[in-house]
Amino acid sequence: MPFDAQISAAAADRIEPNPRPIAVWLLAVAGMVWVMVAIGGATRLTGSGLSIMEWAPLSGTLPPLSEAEWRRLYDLYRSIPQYALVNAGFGIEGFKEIFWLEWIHRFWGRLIGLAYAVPLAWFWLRGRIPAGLKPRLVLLLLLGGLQGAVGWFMVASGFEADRTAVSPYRLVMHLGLALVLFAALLWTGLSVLRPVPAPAVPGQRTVRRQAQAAAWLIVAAMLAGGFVAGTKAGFDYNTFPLMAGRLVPEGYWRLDPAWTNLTVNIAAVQFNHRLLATLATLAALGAAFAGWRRLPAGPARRACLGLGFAVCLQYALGVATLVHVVPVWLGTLHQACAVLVLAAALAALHALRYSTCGKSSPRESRRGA
Ligand code: HEM
Repeated sequence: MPFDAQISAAAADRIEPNPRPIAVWLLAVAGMVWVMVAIGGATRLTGSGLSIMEWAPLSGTLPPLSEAEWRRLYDLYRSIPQYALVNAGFGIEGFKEIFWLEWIHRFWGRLIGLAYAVPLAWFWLRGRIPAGLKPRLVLLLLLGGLQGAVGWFMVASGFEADRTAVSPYRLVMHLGLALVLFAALLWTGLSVLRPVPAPAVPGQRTVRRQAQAAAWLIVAAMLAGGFVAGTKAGFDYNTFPLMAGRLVPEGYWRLDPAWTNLTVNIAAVQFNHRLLATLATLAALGAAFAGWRRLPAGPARRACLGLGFAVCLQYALGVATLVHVVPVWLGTLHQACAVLVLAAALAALHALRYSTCGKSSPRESRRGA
């Protein structure tokens, strides 16, 4: 039986205890993932990401506690190209400055692991988790572990000869998996809180289709944004709306093979992000307008308006980040606000779920779950 239907059936039989604590736990962990994405942005933008050259999930929990340990880590860092090409001679004090953000990023990741695994074990042992939810929660635990490994896979690419930054492909992989984790935690938490969708009101299907289109465009804009960050494309063409005086920049499709334009050609990478962001914003505004016109006052209507607002805020932050040539605080805010936009899109889609009759059919529950 699908998870939403499982929860409602269990609740009806009075064998399901209050699911609220489980929802609160999942939403709180989603909030921690959000903070993690923001810390990740600051880590990247301050050039801190390559400062710890070891992956030690347990022993790396503590920062260096002696001068000898600081010296050992500094000597390791001095062996990579980033030190020679970017930070040569900045001394152990300079090293300590870039060390701390990377250490906090990893420490926060460990805290998320604990904040997820300990309540999971507690709820599980006390029989509080509905059977239909268990596989999903285990999958989320595995995805969290995988994200740690992908993070290291990304960092390791920055140690290769002649590189001073990580591979853009691996950066997008790491960002994308963080967004998948966030989305799955949020959606599951919302579904625990509100397992049974209400019957559709007139116009709801149309609004939902528009919100779905906006959500897919937002995902595309975010992945394109990952390539802007990964190739440092935000440090070029710092004007808006024109790029070097043109709407479509010169050399947009100059690389061969053609697909590499999408990932390494700075002009195309930045233009594609602008284009997808503009389409996503128009689609979200369309969904917000349709929700406002067609839906009665209530959570679904508010969620649609919230989506329109979040996307406009993100668009403005993107333009500000670009024209100010990516200051750390604006870049970090733009990265964090991307997660707000995703959250708003998911909240709208969740609020717009519907059933064709009073109770949800298994097919709809499956679609909504
Ligand atoms: C729907 C609207 C938008 C969304 C969802 C979005 C999302 C993103 C995401 C997810 C990133 C990557 C962050 C990272 O991995 O570090 C990014 C980077 C970036 N975006 Fe956007 N963006 C939007 C609009 C815009 C607009 C309109 C502009 C400018 C015209 C812009 C300029 C940038 C720049 C310059 C970066 C690179 C910043 C850096 O290096 O940290 N964005 N965006």
